[in-house]
Amino acid sequence: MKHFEANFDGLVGPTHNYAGLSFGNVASYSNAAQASNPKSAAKQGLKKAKSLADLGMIQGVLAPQERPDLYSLRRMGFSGSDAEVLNQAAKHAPALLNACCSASSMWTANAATVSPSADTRDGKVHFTPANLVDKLHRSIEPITTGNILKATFKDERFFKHHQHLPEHASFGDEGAANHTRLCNDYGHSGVELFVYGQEATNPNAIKPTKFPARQTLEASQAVARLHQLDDESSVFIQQNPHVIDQGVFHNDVISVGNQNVLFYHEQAFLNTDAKFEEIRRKMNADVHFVKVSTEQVSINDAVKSYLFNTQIITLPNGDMAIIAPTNCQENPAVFAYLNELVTLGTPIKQVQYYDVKQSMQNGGGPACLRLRVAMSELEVSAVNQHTLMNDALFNKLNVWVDKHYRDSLEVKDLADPQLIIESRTALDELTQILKLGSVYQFQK
Ligand SMILES: NCCC[C@H](NC(=O)CCC(=O)O)C(=O)O
Repeated sequence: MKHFEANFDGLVGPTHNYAGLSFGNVASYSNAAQASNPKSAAKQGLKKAKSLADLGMIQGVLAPQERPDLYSLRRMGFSGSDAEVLNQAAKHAPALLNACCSASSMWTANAATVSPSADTRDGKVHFTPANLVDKLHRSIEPITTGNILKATFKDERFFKHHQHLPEHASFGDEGAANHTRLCNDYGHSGVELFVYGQEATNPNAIKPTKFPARQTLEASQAVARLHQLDDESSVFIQQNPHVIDQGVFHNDVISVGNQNVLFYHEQAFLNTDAKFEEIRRKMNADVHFVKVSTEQVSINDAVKSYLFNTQIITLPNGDMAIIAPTNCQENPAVFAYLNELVTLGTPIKQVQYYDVKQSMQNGGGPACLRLRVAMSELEVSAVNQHTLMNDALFNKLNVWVDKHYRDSLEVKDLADPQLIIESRTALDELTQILKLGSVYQFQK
């Protein structure tokens, strides 16, 4: 049977905005309070997703979340009508209002960790939504994320959904952004590489000093247990705390893997040699470790351009391609490196550039925008087919965006009671387009 790696991109929600919510994420902080363009953000994302479908890849979409999140605001003590809740929050606690309005669920690399059936003891595809406890605005995502994943991967014969990990800093979990699967073929059992930023229960363990390490070893280990992975198919490696302190808030800002390739910056990890040896032994096969040195690309250039937040995909002809943001073309050192990379004799043979600047300004590149799910042909046929990208869905979603999205949004607009009405109308229509059923609280 044929096996594929599908990409499920997060649709950008109608409240896409720049509120500077993510301490440790350089782009989020430096673009705080700029006006965003939700319509163009959504269209940039759709274009990337459609282009991958056109390349012959299996491409899906995941619905965004309902924002403003009035339920969270009510839990925080704001009351009255929806308009009153927004108004009171804007007046007395604007930071809480902003946290409840982010479209951050668009970065589906943080939606969940996924283990394909070839790796798991029960032969099912396992999903654990990320609890995202490190950031208030993201910690309100996991329940709806779970609903959307269940509506997209519904068939219990093939898909197993877990509850997100306990909501405590010891279990900080950011999902697939800190997880890469290496394998020879998508259908063969592989090695799942879990990258953590700190060991929460060991006070003597090394960790960053300036910015938070969002992923803990304890969380990664818990996910591996839930997903029924054997020791022989998992490796835990610590991210270098010095790069976290330079703005590498997730591993997917400094390394990315696909099949038997791990593309990484030489400063990405701690204890690199021993851990790579462990990967080689557990893979029992050749692995291409494609290293980028600091001399070739500095950490600063990697963070600015998102060289490693690229998608490495295997095209139907077997060649690998890098899907990069146009920011990589605009950075001379990174562009020179990528031009050279395709001549080096690694499996990576081409680079394609996409403009996802609306997302980049919040620190989310092409890889942040997608959740990978490796599946067999049979498993693909069990996915909710209405979420899979093709000409018809692309056209429908573009029309839907044109109808409901604004082309400019500022932080001061978040208290506009009209925005929640627009957002709910759009999402209600979306659940019909994608045939998701009732996944949002306002629909229950
Ligand atoms: N994988 C990329 C995630 C980017 C995301 N940015 C944000 O949430 C920024 C939101 C804002 O600042 O408005 C984050 O840091 O988790």
